[in-house]
Amino acid sequence: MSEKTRVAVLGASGRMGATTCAAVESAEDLELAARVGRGDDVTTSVRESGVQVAVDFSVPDATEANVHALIDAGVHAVVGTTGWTAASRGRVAEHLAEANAGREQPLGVLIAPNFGLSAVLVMRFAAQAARYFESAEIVELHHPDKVDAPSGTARHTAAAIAAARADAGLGPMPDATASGHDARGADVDGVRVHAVRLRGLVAHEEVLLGNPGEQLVIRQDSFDRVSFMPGVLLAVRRVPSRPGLTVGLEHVLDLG
Ligand SMILES: NC(=O)C1=CN([C@@H]2O[C@H](COP(=O)(O)OP(=O)(O)OC[C@H]3O[C@@H](n4cnc5c(N)ncnc54)[C@H](OP(=O)(O)O)[C@@H]3O)[C@@H](O)[C@H]2O)C=CC1
Ligand SMILES: O=C(O)C1=N[C@H](C(=O)O)C[C@H](O)C1
Repeated sequence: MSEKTRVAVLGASGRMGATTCAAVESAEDLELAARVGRGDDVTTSVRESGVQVAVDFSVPDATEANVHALIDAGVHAVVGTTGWTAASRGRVAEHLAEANAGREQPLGVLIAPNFGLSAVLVMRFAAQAARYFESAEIVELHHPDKVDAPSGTARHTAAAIAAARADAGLGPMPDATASGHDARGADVDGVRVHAVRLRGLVAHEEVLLGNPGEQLVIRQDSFDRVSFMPGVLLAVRRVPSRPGLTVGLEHVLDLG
């Protein structure tokens, strides 16, 4: 039997971290080697436990520093935490390029705004549909303990819709709003995003696309955090053979 991959979970006592620890523990080919939380030294934790792949479900303020520490420690990273920007992703790509120069087994970092298959497919379908509709808006709905808004998934969806519209030569969406702009949601790359926070919800997204006389609604619901686990485990297994930075689970699912 081949050796198990040794995995660390950062943010291990959080909602996603705890679910990920349980998923890793039940996977026959993986071993949970370290649980890392706020205040723990990432480098020491992963080095002392011989970790090969780390999963980060911490907080937006900490995730970039965690990833740089993992690269310095020679550990592959799978990142689900939100808060990433083009600039922070660029710094990670640069750090990886430097670290991988001369490494026999180059390191990989995979950042995914959403590991749920239904969410990955919503993003893909929305990007496909966007070129055919005058209007597109996003409603993301989450549990009220979420610290960031709009969600990372909604930001990624908006960026994909905006890119598809630009490719198709579509201009700004029709909107005659002259007052009460706050009620129109956030403007993410020219796409309006509305964030609902409601007790009882987990993670949900709806993309509304409109044309004269018709509407397309694309919706996904994560009712339970276990919905993210097949995607997380797939990323853990694949990241060692994806050197450099990968953004989005779609690339691992061959949808990229
Ligand atoms: N990509 C995806 O599919 C998904 C992504 N997410 C994202 O994952 C992130 C975590 O979500 P969730 O689990 O709900 O949040 P939680 O608040 O439940 O968990 C975050 C955990 O991170 C810990 N933490 C804080 N600082 C650090 C640090 N420097 N290093 C390591 N751990 C730290 C916190 O500890 P303490 O409590 O002591 O502060 C807490 O235990 C969010 O950004 C969320 O949007 C969520 C679901 C799916
Ligand atoms: O905080 C959450 O819960 C989630 N965060 C991610 C996001 O912001 O997109 C993924 C999913 O929506 C759940």
